[in-house]
Amino acid sequence: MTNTTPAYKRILLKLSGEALMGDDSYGINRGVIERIVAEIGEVVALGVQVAIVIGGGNIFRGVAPAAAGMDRATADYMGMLATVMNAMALQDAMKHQGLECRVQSALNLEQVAEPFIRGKALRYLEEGTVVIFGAGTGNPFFTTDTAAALRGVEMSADVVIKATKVDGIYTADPKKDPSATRYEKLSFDEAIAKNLKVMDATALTLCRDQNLPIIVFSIFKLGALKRVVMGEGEGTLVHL
Ligand SMILES: Nc1ncnc2c1ncn2[C@@H]1O[C@H](COP(=O)(O)OP(=O)(O)OP(=O)(O)O)[C@@H](O)[C@H]1O
Ligand SMILES: O=c1ccn([C@@H]2O[C@H](COP(=O)(O)O)[C@@H](O)[C@H]2O)c(=O)[nH]1
Repeated sequence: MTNTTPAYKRILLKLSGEALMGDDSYGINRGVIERIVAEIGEVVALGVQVAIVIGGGNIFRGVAPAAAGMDRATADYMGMLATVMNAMALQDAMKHQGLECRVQSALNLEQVAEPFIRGKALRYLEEGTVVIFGAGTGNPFFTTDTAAALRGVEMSADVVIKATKVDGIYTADPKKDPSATRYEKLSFDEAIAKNLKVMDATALTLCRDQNLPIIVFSIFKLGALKRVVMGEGEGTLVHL
């Protein structure tokens, strides 16, 4: 018998910036973002509360040559600003599909987004509004994976769901090693010790210490987000 009740009440979805490019070489592909938003809408319609942390690789990697040789913190602030652009594009696409949505930024950009205020974000989630967190943690030397872990803990999410370009965690990078095999589940300690790269160690450690499970899945697989939320064994589960 198939489940009709979602496995999670509140999720923190980490959306890869690069996933928004589709087959383009950088930027945001309109068709792709609309499809992703439709899939998020299906999950919201199930009554699941959705918080999102968005990456910036689709924009930031396009300017990476200019960032080469730059002061690291300056380049990181540029990367965080790229995530805010993605957050705004995502919010716009959500509005077009009738989804209630707010953007909160970890950097002060008051003309374009509200600041990150934990209590307000929690209230939006309780009301069924999707909250998109832009600008990562607001600090250089971090990543949006770590921001996802941090916001996931702060929002008391039941799970961090990393939507990326591969359908789970493999024994090695599947894009480089075709013989790599996929884990159905593995422990935080194993993922950290094996340095499996798909998620950075800071994010894994924070989730481990707070007992917040992570699921890694492919955002390119149609319907996969809903299957993850329904607990149908999609992707790879990282647990204590
Ligand atoms: N052991 C592994 N298992 C699965 N993927 C891996 C592994 N090692 C490296 N990777 C690579 O990690 C990538 C996903 O992580 P990455 O940090 O590049 O993307 P992201 O965080 O989803 O994107 P963005 O930085 O654009 O937000 C995959 O595309 C895959 O090629
Ligand atoms: O907390 C953070 C989050 C991100 N950055 C910078 O932004 C880019 C883009 O983020 P991705 O996680 O790679 O999508 C990242 O490379 C960092 O340069 C940051 O400094 N702090």
